[in-house]
Amino acid sequence: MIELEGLTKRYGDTVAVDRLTFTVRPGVVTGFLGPNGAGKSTTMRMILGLDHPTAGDVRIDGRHYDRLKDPLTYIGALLDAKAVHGGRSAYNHLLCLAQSNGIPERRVAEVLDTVGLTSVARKKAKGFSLGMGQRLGIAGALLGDPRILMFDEPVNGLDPEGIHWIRTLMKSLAAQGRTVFVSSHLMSEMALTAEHLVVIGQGRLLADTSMADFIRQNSRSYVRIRSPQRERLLDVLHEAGITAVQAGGGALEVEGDKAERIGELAARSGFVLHELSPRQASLEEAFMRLTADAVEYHAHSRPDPAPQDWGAGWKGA
Ligand SMILES: Nc1ncnc2c1ncn2[C@@H]1O[C@H](COP(=O)(O)OP(=O)(O)OP(=O)(O)O)[C@@H](O)[C@H]1O
Repeated sequence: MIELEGLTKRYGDTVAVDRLTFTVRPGVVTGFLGPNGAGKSTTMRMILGLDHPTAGDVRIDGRHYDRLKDPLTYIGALLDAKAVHGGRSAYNHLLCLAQSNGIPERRVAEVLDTVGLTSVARKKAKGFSLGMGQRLGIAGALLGDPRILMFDEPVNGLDPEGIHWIRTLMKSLAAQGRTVFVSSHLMSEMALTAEHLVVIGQGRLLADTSMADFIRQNSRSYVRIRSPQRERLLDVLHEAGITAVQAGGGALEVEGDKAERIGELAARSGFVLHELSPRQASLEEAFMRLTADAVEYHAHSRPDPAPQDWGAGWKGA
């Protein structure tokens, strides 16, 4: 478990992390999201004792990082895959880490095998591709068989097979009851990997919730309908107090989670439906809506209006 309480970091006038309070729990993958400059890396560095908080506190299973004996056996982290002595082989890099943390040498071969680097174990890390470097960093995190794992952008530079591998690895680590805390800018990947989300913007906590609730609360859900008896269906929906609007391709759209009700009304009236599909916006859309005001550098076009403004502005495609 990782517990943050009022965690704050200032660099001069910049408040990088602003009174963050949340707990990362074991047994699920927790995604850590925020726009560029939101304070994710600074938060992770403070968790690992690499940066000192200006105020507040962070504990690893109840203790400060610098009070942990052989810290790699409590928490393993990948922060910067390039932070490897390039002149050392993958094997020797991991061996040094193992020896300085009271970890038996046999773990080196085990984790190299887990991350798929056994065949290049004796090669110097400076010749590694970005993806191989990420795998080596992950091997380092796993070395002490820790109960807590933290990864900053772990899929950076990985090909689709590597991304799939990381997803499976993280889920299996969480399924073993470990605490897994991971940041990523790849929303589609995060949506598949994380069950819980912590979202920050400008250093502040914006959300600490399950993935499902996050998407539900920060995006619109609607039902798309197509019927050859569209006009008559519109009348029946109207009589039932359901507002439908015209969408592209001759379809209708109804705001909210009303697919079952619409299906029942259509059946009762004997209407043929060619489509009745509940739709939910993606994690990416939900994230953009929530963090629209917390983005440090905006391009010219802004994301869609916030969910509460959506009804008024929405007239259908
Ligand atoms: N050593 C430092 N000195 C001064 N300012 C810093 C330092 N480290 C981070 N910052 C500032 O703190 C804020 C948070 O940065 P941080 O790197 O933690 O964000 P992030 O969420 O990890 O961003 P990204 O997604 O771009 O990696 C930014 O405004 C950044 O410029």
